[in-house]
Amino acid sequence: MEPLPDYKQMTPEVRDRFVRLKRRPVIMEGIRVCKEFPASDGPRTVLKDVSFRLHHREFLSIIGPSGCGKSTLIRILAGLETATSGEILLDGKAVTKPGAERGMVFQKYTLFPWLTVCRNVMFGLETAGYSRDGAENMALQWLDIIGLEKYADYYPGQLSGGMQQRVAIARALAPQPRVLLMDEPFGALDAQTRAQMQNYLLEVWHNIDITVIFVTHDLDEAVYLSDRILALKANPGEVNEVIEVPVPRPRAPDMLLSPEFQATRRHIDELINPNRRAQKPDFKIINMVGTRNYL
Ligand SMILES: Nc1ncnc2c1ncn2[C@@H]1O[C@H](COP(=O)(O)OP(=O)(O)OP(=O)(O)O)[C@@H](O)[C@H]1O
Repeated sequence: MEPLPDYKQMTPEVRDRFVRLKRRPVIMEGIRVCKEFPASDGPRTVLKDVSFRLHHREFLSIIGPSGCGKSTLIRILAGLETATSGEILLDGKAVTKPGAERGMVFQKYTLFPWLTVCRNVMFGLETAGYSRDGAENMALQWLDIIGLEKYADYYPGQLSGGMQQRVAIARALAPQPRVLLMDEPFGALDAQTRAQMQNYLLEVWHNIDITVIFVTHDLDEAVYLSDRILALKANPGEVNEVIEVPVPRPRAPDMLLSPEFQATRRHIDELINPNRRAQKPDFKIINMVGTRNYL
């Protein structure tokens, strides 16, 4: 097998893309964000000095070991949680509470089960000040964009998980936020639906003026979707590295096998699981029943 290239190697086209990306205005910025939660033995630092810059129409993923503070960070960006110190700026203004400029999609299906699909999408629009008729027209346009116009009068429970997440994306995007914040949005979907949703999200992102921050556990998902990846380390959650993904756009499923994709994936895996290669699995139960005798 050919050795993998250095994950920092990129074609001149991809390098140019990053030069142009970093020239675009900064939409959202984290400046030395810290978060402490109270614990029985005193305050526990979950996030420490997390700084980043998100440029207009960038797709940034946040990845890191379990419990490193990914969800806490995205909740702070959404204004659902406050930072203990540091600052979040959106278009240069401090974020202190939720606002219409930020749409949010969570892992668990968060549609209102008692409202129809159309009324669910209308909800955010009416909250943003649209009249009922205006909200209905806009919601129907969004259902058309996401290919679910035939389901406008269905209730969420009558839709598959993937369809529900498409409605959740439409609901978040309909009020035209500046930034879409997504916390493991495809984490509850089966592998095939998840792959379809990734392509679907890329298509939506490609076609509308939106900047995305995406939390995931899944390394392939992070590399496949992102321009850059903010890799956190745990205890406390600090920035480990910001990785520029060398895979060209537009992305397509066969790119998962490309050397640059695999090199980036392997590098992130090593960042997140530095001891994995040194660890030997400890199968006590197998040893107990003497399975070794049969190997
Ligand atoms: N409200 C809270 N009060 C106290 N501790 C909290 C609170 N919310 C989160 N934590 C703790 O902060 C740490 C980070 O949690 P968080 O959910 O942000 O991590 P994560 O990286 O998203 O985890 P995972 O990958 O497992 O989803 C965890 O140890 C969690 O127990």
